Amino acid sequence: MEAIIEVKNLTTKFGERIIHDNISFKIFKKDIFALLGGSGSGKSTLLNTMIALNRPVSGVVKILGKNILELDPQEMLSMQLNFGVLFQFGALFSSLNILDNLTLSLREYTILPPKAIKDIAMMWLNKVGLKQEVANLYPNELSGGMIKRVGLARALSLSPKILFLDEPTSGLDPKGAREFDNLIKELRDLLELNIIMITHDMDSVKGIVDRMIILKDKKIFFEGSLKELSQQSDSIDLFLYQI
Ligand SMILES: Nc1ncnc2c1ncn2[C@@H]1O[C@H](COP(=O)(O)OP(=O)(O)OP(=O)(O)O)[C@@H](O)[C@H]1O
Repeated sequence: MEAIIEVKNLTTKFGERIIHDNISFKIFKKDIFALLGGSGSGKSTLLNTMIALNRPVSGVVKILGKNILELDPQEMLSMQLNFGVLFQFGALFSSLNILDNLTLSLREYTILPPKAIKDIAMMWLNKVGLKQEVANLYPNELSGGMIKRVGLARALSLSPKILFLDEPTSGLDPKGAREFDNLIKELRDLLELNIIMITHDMDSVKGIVDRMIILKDKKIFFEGSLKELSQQSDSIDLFLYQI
């Protein structure tokens, strides 16, 4: 199996405080991969390290065959264009309507004419299951589930190869959460995306996650599939809800 991301001997620190102590793991092509662990176990720090927003003390973070810690600024920019990120609260600009939120990156990073940019934004709106009328609304006129979908459309706007999702189902009711899970899976299948997500939602883990790591005490406590985890733990539910 081909690894799309390979983290080797990674150590991260804030000041003198070690967050990850020499951890290694692999994310394989097209897997929906979850970063799990209790509060403060270092999930966000790890995600930020993978998207180069946090610099580790040592180690290798190989993404699409390149160690991102060795890239010059221009190479890093090209690498980051392969990433789409959905932040936990959608991170939309409240003063811009949905269309302008969706076209922001396209206007900044492409030289496409305005009509093509609008068409691409509308295509993504459609792909995440929202009606075209939503384009003219402002973020405060949308439900939590709609904001997540717009955030997802924005993360996809530059056609990334790798999608990072921070707590994609948090704040959604159970029905909305399962609908969002289904959307993530559909998009993975349709677009052959690689998806890495932080989650506390065990129904998502059971429903759509292929492989995962569980962070604990600065180390990787478990790496593998849910099936492999269940072979190690008798009461998997109890175990997962305790992390
Ligand atoms: N910028 C920072 N400066 C100093 N310490 C930080 C910084 N960011 C995170 N930390 C600390 O690093 C540790 C790991 O934080 P992180 O946010 O990565 O954990 P997490 O697993 O994502 O937690 P949660 O599930 O609560 O969001 C925490 O103890 C946190 O206080």
